[in-house]
Amino acid sequence: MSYPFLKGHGTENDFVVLPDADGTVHGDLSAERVRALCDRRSGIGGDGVLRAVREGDGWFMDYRNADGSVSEMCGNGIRVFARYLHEREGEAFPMRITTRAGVKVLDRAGDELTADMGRPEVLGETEVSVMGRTWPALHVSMGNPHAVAYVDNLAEAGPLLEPPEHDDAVFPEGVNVEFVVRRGERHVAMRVHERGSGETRSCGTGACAVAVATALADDAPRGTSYRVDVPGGTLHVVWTEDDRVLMTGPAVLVAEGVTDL
Ligand SMILES: N[C@H](CCC[C@H](N)C(=O)O)C(=O)O
Repeated sequence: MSYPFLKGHGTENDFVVLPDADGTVHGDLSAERVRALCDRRSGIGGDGVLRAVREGDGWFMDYRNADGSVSEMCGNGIRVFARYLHEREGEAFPMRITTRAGVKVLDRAGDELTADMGRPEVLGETEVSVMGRTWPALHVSMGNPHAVAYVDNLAEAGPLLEPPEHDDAVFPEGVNVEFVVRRGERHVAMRVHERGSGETRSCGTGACAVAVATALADDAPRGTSYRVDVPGGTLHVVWTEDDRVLMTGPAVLVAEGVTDL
């Protein structure tokens, strides 16, 4: 059975968008179908799937990682999702989108979009290891789990072909791991190994976790804006005085078609 899809990305974190307003196209979207859609050789290719299901008078973003696993939230994905809703479903900005991590508000920011990512949870010190080397890390949740580790050089984290080792007691459902270097005043750069997708060109919730961790390390006043460079571009993140994280970045729809994957 053929069905429509779109392809989009935010700072080269790329996604397959599946319109499914009444939830009848895909039923219970299987992990196997998600893996087939995300396969970069035999499928459409993507770091994840964004399924669009109507919920009341709004929309639910059903996010899945490339391995078929479910995640609570996807920061780059929700911008792409909002771009789809605006351009194809006629939704106006600002818009509220329901996710497994609660309702998020998306609005225009010039040619980009700003997502109110809600409250961060800073959950303490932990550590991550890659190829026998260990770094201290800060556990930050943006609805999904992150471990933020500062390095002297992004290359020292190695090829990141495997998930960095972490404390399973702290992260029983796995973890997204960000490696961060300082680039200047309120300016950092990161690499990320994403839970369920591997190393990606960007991670929106990861950029938020990195900005929160860096603001704490800097003892920066709330409302300070951080520039977060990712391999796929740049995101801007503010941790507000009323304890919300606002992330601004691009969201581009690049293709649409039909598939029977
Ligand atoms: N892999 C993440 C979800 C996608 C996060 C990332 N693509 C983003 O933009 O936030 C997890 O399992 O929590």
